[in-house]
Amino acid sequence: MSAPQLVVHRDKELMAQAAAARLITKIVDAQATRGSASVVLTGGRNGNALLGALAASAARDAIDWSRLDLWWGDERFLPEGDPERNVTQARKALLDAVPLNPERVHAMPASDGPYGNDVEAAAAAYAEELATAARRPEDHGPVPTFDVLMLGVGPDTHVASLFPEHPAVHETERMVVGVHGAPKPPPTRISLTLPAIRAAREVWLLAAGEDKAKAAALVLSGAGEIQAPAAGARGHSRTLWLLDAAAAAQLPRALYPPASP
Ligand SMILES: O=C1O[C@H](COP(=O)(O)O)[C@@H](O)[C@H](O)[C@H]1O
Repeated sequence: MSAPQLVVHRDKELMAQAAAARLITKIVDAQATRGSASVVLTGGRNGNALLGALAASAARDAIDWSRLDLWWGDERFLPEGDPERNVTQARKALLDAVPLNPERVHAMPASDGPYGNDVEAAAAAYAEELATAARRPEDHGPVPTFDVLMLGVGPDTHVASLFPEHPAVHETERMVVGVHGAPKPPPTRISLTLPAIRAAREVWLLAAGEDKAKAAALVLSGAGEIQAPAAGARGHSRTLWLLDAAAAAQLPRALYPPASP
């Protein structure tokens, strides 16, 4: 697993634009090298800001949107189209504006979908969908080797729907779990687990805003993954923290990288 690297931007708007530019390049490179790209999206303010910046970028046309698989790190288990669902927000920010292949947009099930209100069945079905996709030469386990997996870091250090000390953060076998009683609404969610997250080539953790400063400092100072789930989110080639100055404000000086634009 790779050690975290940090890039600190001046403010959250610039961070979103720079991260969007970085993502465009990654996708174009993966498509040139392997024919297609796979990206795991995150919900939350920073993830949606990145998608909005990507939508506004002229360089988005460099991506072959028909050769891109999109997955989600977590989902709020609500009815289809609910404005709080991560996929609904992603569609509004970007996905409705680009020519994706709908068969390659792997949204997590909704609470009024084929599995009804059974979040465990919905999680198992998503695990099955991942396993079916993980049959390319570059895949080595029950989930695809994602090119980039993005995670918003919550003020409590949660990533995806893995909350501190919750049962889901202890999971070592299953790739996708149903989450009950999440401290952040809604209480019922679906989440990739840490082993699934660690299958990614690159994991990007997004933290912008002063409410993320304590979380970033705690995780990057060596907290354990049970108390601080973001600490367990590592990519096997790269683990990249993308921060703004406000989120980086409480980092120990030894960790603070040379000034970034
Ligand atoms: O509920 C969620 O929150 C986190 C972080 O959101 P933020 O608004 O504090 O940036 C997000 O990563 C996760 O996908 C989402 O379901």
